[in-house]
Amino acid sequence: MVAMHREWSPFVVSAPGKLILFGEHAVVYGKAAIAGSLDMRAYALVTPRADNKARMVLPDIDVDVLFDSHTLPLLQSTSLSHPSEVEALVPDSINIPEGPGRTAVLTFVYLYGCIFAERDRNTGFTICVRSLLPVGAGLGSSAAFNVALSATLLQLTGQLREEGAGAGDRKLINQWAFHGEQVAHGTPSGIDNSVATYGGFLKYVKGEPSVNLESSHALRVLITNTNVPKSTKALVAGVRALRDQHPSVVDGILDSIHSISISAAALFQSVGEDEAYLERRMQDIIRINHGLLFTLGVSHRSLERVREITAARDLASKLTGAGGGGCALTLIPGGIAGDDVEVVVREMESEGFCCYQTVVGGGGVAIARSVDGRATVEQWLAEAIARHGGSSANSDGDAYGGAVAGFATLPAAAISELKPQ
Ligand SMILES: Nc1ncnc2c1ncn2[C@@H]1O[C@H](COP(=O)(O)OP(=O)(O)O)[C@@H](O)[C@H]1O
Ligand SMILES: C[C@@](O)(CCOP(=O)(O)O)CC(=O)O
Ligand SMILES: [Mg+2]
Repeated sequence: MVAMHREWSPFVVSAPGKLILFGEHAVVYGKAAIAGSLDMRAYALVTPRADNKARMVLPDIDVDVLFDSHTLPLLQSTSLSHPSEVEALVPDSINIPEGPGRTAVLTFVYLYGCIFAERDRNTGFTICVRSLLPVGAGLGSSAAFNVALSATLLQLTGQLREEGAGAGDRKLINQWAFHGEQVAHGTPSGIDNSVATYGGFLKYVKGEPSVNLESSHALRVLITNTNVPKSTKALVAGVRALRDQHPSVVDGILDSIHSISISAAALFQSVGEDEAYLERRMQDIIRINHGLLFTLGVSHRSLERVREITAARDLASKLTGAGGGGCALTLIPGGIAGDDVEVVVREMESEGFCCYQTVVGGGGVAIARSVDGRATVEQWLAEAIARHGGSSANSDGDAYGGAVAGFATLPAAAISELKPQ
């Protein structure tokens, strides 16, 4: 049987995770924060289907759902009072999974319903997302997922004007990804989806459009995940309670954090300065920012351990995100030997932490029909499967089912070869 496909070829959408460099918590009170994109990304392989259905495969979180497009609700701005209420609209035929898959399925239903809306629902497709970002560690895995999903749906409905999701399309992608974040978190600040869309370094103030710092400096950092679970909501509430008790004291700290973000923005934008000088100034403000967050009560003994281990080698660290566990960042100066970084990594691992060496400030969302210099996505995939292994067992019956199975089972090392496409 020859499968009939609509006239489009498979493509890959990718979007980065985020790292808050300065300004967490203060950003909740209208102060500036600085965040940058990570070189760890989420990648969506999107392939046509002949049966006009919509399939979402999320191997990292064990989700594989097949939607009959016509049973998905068609959403308008008035359908719900808030995106987080989407659950009631999920078709009865769909089993909503527990855990992280739950949010992903609800987000899909919401974004599909809004973005396809009255458009041609006969565009059958499979989206398979693989991510190099740890889930729920404060590195913006949800935003990378939401940006990749929004860009995919906008591309499929012909709403993107430029090939590859160019500058003119990013505002729209970002807006839908923000709604996706609302499904999961209710009231996100918007910083994560902005970084995942635009990439680079952003200065972010709540309620204002983010400012791309157009920096030519890429920062090398070591991210240490303490693996201590944290609740952003509880930590934000803790700072609020402290501020209620000591308004002028806490406002003074928040103002200092704001000044740090402004200084950081100036450092990122500086031209002609010696890199070593910039790194030293950056290390100063990293240390000060961490100290201020500590005084707000959002550090944790695991995060203090990261700070001690790195301080013993003259490296500066701070918690990133909400704190109370989660991740810390350490600036890796240009002059440091790789072996010295390895020693630090081993020490962190002996504490039960895990580390990611990464570069901050790379590209935002991208859509590619050819990857890694190959003529087509399928060609890259076939070679990657041959090199790294992976299953092409087609349990779907769709012409691209084997390709999807291959992408779903590739080892992370093969996915990381994709880099920002
Ligand atoms: N690899 C992935 N595949 C599919 N969905 C993902 C993936 N990573 C994250 N998500 C989505 O993001 C949610 C986690 O987001 P969140 O709790 O905000 O953590 P984070 O701090 O990593 O953004 C998951 O429940 C899921 O909906
Ligand atoms: C504490 C805060 O500033 C950042 C929280 O970051 P995360 O949830 O750890 O990624 C809260 C916010 O900006 O909404
Ligand atoms: Mg998130």
